[in-house]
Amino acid sequence: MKINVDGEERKFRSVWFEKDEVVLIEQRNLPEKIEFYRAKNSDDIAYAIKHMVVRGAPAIGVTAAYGLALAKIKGENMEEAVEKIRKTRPTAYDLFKAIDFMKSSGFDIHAAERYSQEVSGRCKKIGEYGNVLIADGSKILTHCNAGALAVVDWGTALAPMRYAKESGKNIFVFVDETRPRLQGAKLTAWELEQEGIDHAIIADNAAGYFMKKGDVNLAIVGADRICANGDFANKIGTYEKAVLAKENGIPFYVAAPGTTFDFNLKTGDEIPIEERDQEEVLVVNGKKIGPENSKARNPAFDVTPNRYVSGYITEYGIFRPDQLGDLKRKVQSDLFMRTTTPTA
Ligand SMILES: CSC[C@H]1O[C@H](OP(=O)(O)O)[C@H](O)[C@@H]1O
Repeated sequence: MKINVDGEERKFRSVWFEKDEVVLIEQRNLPEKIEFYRAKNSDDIAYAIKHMVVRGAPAIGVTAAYGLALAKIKGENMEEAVEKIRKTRPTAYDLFKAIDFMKSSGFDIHAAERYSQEVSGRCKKIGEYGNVLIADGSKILTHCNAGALAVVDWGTALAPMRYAKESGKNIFVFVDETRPRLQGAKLTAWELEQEGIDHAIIADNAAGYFMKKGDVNLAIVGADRICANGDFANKIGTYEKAVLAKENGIPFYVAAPGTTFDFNLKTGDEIPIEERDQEEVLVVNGKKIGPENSKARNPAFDVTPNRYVSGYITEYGIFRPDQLGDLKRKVQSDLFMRTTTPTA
C-alpha cells in the first residue's frame, strides 16, 4: 500500500519519525482525507493517543516509543513525559510494553526505530502464518480495524488477508462498521479498498445474520490485551461476535504480536477496560441522536473468554488456548520481549 506525503509517493506507514517530529496519519479524517498530524513533543503525542489520532494497540506502542525518543531529544523531563503517555489509554498492553522497552533503552531514537521494525516484522509473520487458515473463496468476518493503521504497515487481523490476496486467493471480507467510532467502516474498508480486496461494510447488528446464513466461514480479529489463559480484550462488540461464531460453528481467530500478551494477568477479569466519553455514542456526524437529556455509556472494549477462541495467530505460529503455555515460553525466551515486564 502506498500513500502520498506532501506530493511524494511512499510505502505506507501509520507512524514515523522525521527530523524532530513524529508524523502520524490523522486517522480521524479517513477515509475522506489523508492528512498528517505532526507531534513536536510529549504533549502532542499524549493528545494523539488519547483522542485517537492514532489508535490500535501496536500503533499506540510504536507512537509511544517514538514519542519518548522525541521527548528525550527535546530535553523534556522524562518522568513527566512517561507518565503523560502512560495514562492516555489503559487497555492496550502494547503501550506499556513500548514504554518499558524505551525506558530500558535510555529513550534512544534507535531503540524506537528498532521497536517499530520489530512490530512490523512480527506482524508480517502473523500474515504468513495466518494465511494457511484462508482458502481460495474464504469469506472472512472482521471487527474494528486491526490493519496497517492499527500497527505500522502489515496489521494483525488484516495481515493474513493481505498475504492471502498476494498469494492469489480470492477472498471476501465482511467488515463490521464498529460503532461508535466506526473504525471498520472508515478504516478497515479504506485499507481493503486500497488493496483491491473485495469486501462489504455491514452494520454491527448484521454479523449474526450473515453467520447464521452460512455466508461467513472464518472470523479474524485483533486484540488489545491477551491474558495468560487466552481471555482477551478487543473493541467493544468482539465478545458477541465470538459467541455467535461458536454458535454457528465458525472458526474464530485472534491475531496479535507477542507485545499484546500480558502473562501477568491470569484471566480477562483483570483487564482494565477503558470507558470513553458518552458523546462518541450520542453524536453521529456532528448531530446528536436521542433525546436531549439521555445519557450514554461507552465502554471501548469488551473481554472474550478463551472458550470462544479457535486460536491465536502470532509471529511464533498459531496456538490453541490449551497451547498458550508453549507460547509463553517462546515469548519469554525472545530477547526483544524479555526487555522488561511492563507494570500496567
Ligand atoms: C491491532 S490492534 C487493533 C485493535 O485496537 C482497536 O481499538 P482502538 O481503535 O480503540 O485503538 C481495536 O480494539 C482493534 O482490534
